[in-house]
Amino acid sequence: MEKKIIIITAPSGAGKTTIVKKLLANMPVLAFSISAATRTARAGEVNGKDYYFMTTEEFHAKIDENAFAEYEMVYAGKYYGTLKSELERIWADTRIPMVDIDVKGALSIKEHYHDKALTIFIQPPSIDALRARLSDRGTETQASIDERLAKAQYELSFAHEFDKIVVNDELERAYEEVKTLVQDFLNIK
Ligand SMILES: Nc1nc2c(ncn2[C@@H]2O[C@H](COP(=O)(O)OP(=O)(O)O)[C@@H](O)[C@H]2O)c(=O)[nH]1
Ligand SMILES: Nc1ncnc2c1ncn2[C@@H]1O[C@H](COP(=O)(O)OP(=O)(O)O)[C@@H](O)[C@H]1O
Repeated sequence: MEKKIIIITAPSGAGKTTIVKKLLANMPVLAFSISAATRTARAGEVNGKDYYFMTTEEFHAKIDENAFAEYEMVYAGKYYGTLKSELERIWADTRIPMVDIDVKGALSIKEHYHDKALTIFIQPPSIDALRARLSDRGTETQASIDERLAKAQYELSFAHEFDKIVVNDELERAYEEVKTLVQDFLNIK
C-alpha cells in the first residue's frame, strides 16, 4: 500500500482533536499517530495512547538519534514531535497515519511528503469563538489561554499554505467536510 499520510492542523481550541477522534471512530483505515511530548499528561490521558510522554532529556536523546520526522517546541518550553518509528508502525499495519500537529510541524511534514500528504487546516469561526472554546474546555489556565490565542493569530496567517481549509463552525458539518476530503484523497467511500 502507498505510504500516504493525513495531517490535521489548527490553532489550539479550533476543534482539531474533536474532529480527529470522530474520523478515527468512523474510518478504520486511519490510525492516530501518537506524538512524543514533554508536557505533563492531563487528567485521563494515557501514556502510549494520547502521547508518548517523555522527559526533556529523553526527547533530546531522540533528536540526537534523528528519530523524528519533525519536532517543535510548541508551548511554554514543551517539545512535541512525530517519531519516524510511529509512522512506520502504522504503515506496517497497512493503515494511514492521522497526524494532529501544530502549524509549523504540519508545514515541515508537507515539505517532506509532498503529494503523499493531505494537509487540512481547521479554522475557528472567529478568535472570540476560539477564546470561548478554550475557556469552556476547562483544561487551560488564563495564561495558557492567552498564550494559545496570541499564537493563533500568527497561525491563522498560514492557513492558505495548506491543501484545504475547513471552518469548524458547526461540528457535524465541518466533520462531514473533512471526512469527504479524506475519502477523496484515499480514493475510498
Ligand atoms: N509539531 C508538532 N506539534 C504537535 C505534535 N503533537 C501535538 N502537537 C501540537 O501541539 C499543540 C499542543 O497540543 P496539546 O498540548 O495536546 O494541546 P491542545 O491542542 O490545546 O489540545 C497542538 O497544536 C498539537 O497539534 C507533534 O508531534 N509535532
Ligand atoms: N464546532 C464546535 N462548536 C463548539 N464547540 C466546539 C466545536 N468543535 C469543538 N468544540 C469544543 O471546543 C473545545 C476545543 O476543541 P478541541 O477538539 O479540544 O480543540 P483542539 O484539539 O484544536 O485544541 C472542546 O471543548 C470541544 O468540545
